[in-house]
Amino acid sequence: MTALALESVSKTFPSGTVAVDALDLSVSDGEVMVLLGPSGCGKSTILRMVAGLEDPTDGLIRFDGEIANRWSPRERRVAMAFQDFALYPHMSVRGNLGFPLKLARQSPETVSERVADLAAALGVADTLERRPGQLSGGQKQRVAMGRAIIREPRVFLLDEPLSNLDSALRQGLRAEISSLVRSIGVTTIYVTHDQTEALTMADRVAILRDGRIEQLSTPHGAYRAPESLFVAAFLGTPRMNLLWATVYAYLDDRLLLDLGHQHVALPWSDPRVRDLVRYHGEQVIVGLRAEAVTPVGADHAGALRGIVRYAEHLGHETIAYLDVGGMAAGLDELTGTGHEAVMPVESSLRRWWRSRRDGPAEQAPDPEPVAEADPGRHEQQVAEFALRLPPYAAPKVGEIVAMHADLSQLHVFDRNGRRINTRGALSR
Ligand SMILES: Nc1ncnc2c1ncn2[C@@H]1O[C@H](COP(=O)(O)OP(=O)(O)OP(=O)(O)O)[C@@H](O)[C@H]1O
Repeated sequence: MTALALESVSKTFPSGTVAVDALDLSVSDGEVMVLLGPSGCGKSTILRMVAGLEDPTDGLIRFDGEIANRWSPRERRVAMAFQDFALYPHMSVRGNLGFPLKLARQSPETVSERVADLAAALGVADTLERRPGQLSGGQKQRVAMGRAIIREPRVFLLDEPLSNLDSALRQGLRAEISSLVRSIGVTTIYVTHDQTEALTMADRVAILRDGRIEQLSTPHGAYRAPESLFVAAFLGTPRMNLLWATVYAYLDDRLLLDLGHQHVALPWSDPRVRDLVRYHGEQVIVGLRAEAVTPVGADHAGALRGIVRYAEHLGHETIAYLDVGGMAAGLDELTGTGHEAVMPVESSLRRWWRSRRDGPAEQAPDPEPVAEADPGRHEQQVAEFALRLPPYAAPKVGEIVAMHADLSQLHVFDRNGRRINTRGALSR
């Protein structure tokens, strides 16, 4: 059953900023919905409109099917918790937890019983007589969450609750919040710009950009089949390798995605080819996550090759960044409004790559100097292609590495950043 629905909800501030733009979102009873997106994409504004702290300029907000636009925050029965999780410093944990019930004029017996139950569920039963100043950061957070939910809200709203904590505490509390809201079955909207929180906590995640939903799906669905370049680039560490490619369809043979100096070939039997063939001769963007590529021997047929530029040792793995002679396709190059993305411009590094690969004798003449750049047109960068290696692998700078790409994990986007390969191995 739908607990909360936003129907074509917009919010334009008097300054003219469109914070939320015709948003449709419904959250099921007991569901944990995560709103994920970069700063300024409208996450907090959505939460504030649900809470009744901000009026939508347009659209409907429904609780359990009933239009709630005119309901006061109190009538909506939502609980909201923010980053700072402020507690009353002069009150004990018991006082803090019980305060909302006292305000609601519950009997002392009910207050005492509910506080004891909730404190046990939160693992703070032995701190009930302490003041907030005598609690650890994690305990404070749990008490503040408890205070927010003790009145059994219809919807629990959390706005970046972990952003002020160190990473160890964040990890622990992430799991705790997740299990707590599920064990009490409260419908939850959780706002974050942290993709790990979103991927680990959400039943469904709404990925937002400029007040609109780019993708609404399970975390797995968004990671595995991003519908846009924005989602592809936003989810995953290291960031998905995204490169410009030209499509060449050889009708009797196969489809090539030409990266500039090497290509990826899809057999004609691959169902994605049917979507890609109409882009023959055009530029698209291909995406391969680091985990879709594995190092292989130099003579491996069809291997991609890259020159090691640098490596990052992360303890549990090493990420090597390679120059594969392709041009990086990033979000900077996309306006998102239907304009064409800028075309690649040859860089000195790319020339260097070519000379490494072809040898000086075959080196092409330097390209014509690029005319003065158009406004808004930026020189494209040679792609840094991320490859996962075992811990403390020591690839040498300048070494050529051969890689096998698992093409079932290949993503293709058009110049406006929309996914092209909607069928085939990656469709859900
Ligand atoms: N009261 C306001 N008046 C004018 N503009 C506002 C107001 N509140 C928010 N905005 C603007 O609306 C847009 C969305 O803001 P919002 O706070 O919802 O984003 P957010 O995704 O929560 O960002 P963050 O992660 O940084 O908190 C931003 O451009 C912001 O500057």
